[in-house]
Amino acid sequence: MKPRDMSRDWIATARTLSEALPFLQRYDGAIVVIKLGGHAMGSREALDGFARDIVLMQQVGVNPVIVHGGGPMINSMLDKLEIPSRFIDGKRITDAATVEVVEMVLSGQVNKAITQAINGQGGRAAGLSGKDASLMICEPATPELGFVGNPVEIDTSLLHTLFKSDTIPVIAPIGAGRAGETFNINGDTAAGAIAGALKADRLLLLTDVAGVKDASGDVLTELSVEQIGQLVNDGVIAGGMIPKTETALQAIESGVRAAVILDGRAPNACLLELFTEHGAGSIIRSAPQ
Ligand SMILES: Nc1ncnc2c1ncn2[C@@H]1O[C@H](COP(=O)(O)OP(=O)(O)O)[C@@H](O)[C@H]1O
Ligand SMILES: CC(=O)N[C@@H](CCC(=O)OP(=O)(O)O)C(=O)O
Repeated sequence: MKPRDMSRDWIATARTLSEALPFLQRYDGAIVVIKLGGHAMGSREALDGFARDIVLMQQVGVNPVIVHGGGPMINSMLDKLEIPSRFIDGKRITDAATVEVVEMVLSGQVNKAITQAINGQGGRAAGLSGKDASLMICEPATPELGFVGNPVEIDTSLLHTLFKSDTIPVIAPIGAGRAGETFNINGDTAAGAIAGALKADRLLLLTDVAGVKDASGDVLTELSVEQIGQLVNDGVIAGGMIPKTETALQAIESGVRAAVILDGRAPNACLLELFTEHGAGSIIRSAPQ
């Protein structure tokens, strides 16, 4: 029997659920690609909270796809191995020794931690990388970045099979080259490419800031393509935010309806964005909806 605890406002809880109905209907059957950045993963508690939201999302009919990063975890392993690392515009210069470490950390450590956290909340997650079922075939991004790849062929057939069996794909941003190479893909780039190939309804880029900020540090809740170009030119969008905004634009060009950059450390960030009137972070839309 349920305890009749009157110390909480249960009526408000019931109202919140009721108010979510139009959003639940809107996203029934939708594909939502969620990029979980290394900085957004934070604590064990934060990861479990994220996993719970993903399981809830799937329970109400959404097909979530997780693409993760793990930059801080790669940095820490490279430090231990005394391998120095540098970035150009938010992308890691990746030589042969570095790409081995990147694959080990992303596919071995980070991917399995997220998969386990989702399964621990009663979901059914399967960990993959771009190498599985030729999910992401890459070509080198630019020569100065070494083994950094851009996905040029995406095979989403395995993802559709997983959706049919209510399994949540958790994807590490590692790609295969046509000559048998391993490529390090920026997590945002990988998420955008997968969202584009799936023509996802939403791409959520979870990071460690409330959204894209203007020169005075205020979060821009709605961003146009032109505004992004201007902010990058002015140096207001810098570092790791460059691949994120680039990704949002490319995803929209490929047919994703909207991309949102939001704070993954905030409690229930994904639910707030999808299932409430409030929304969260900075949204970049394809066209007025
Ligand atoms: N205009 C901007 N608005 C918000 N964050 C920005 C901006 N320009 C640069 N950044 C930086 O981008 C970071 C997010 O990118 P990154 O560290 O790569 O995140 P993640 O690990 O989540 O992918 C923020 O923590 C912030 O320091
Ligand atoms: C090419 C490139 O930069 N790859 C990234 C892959 C991980 C990543 O994207 O992690 P975050 O999302 O946590 O930043 C890297 O080596 O750090």
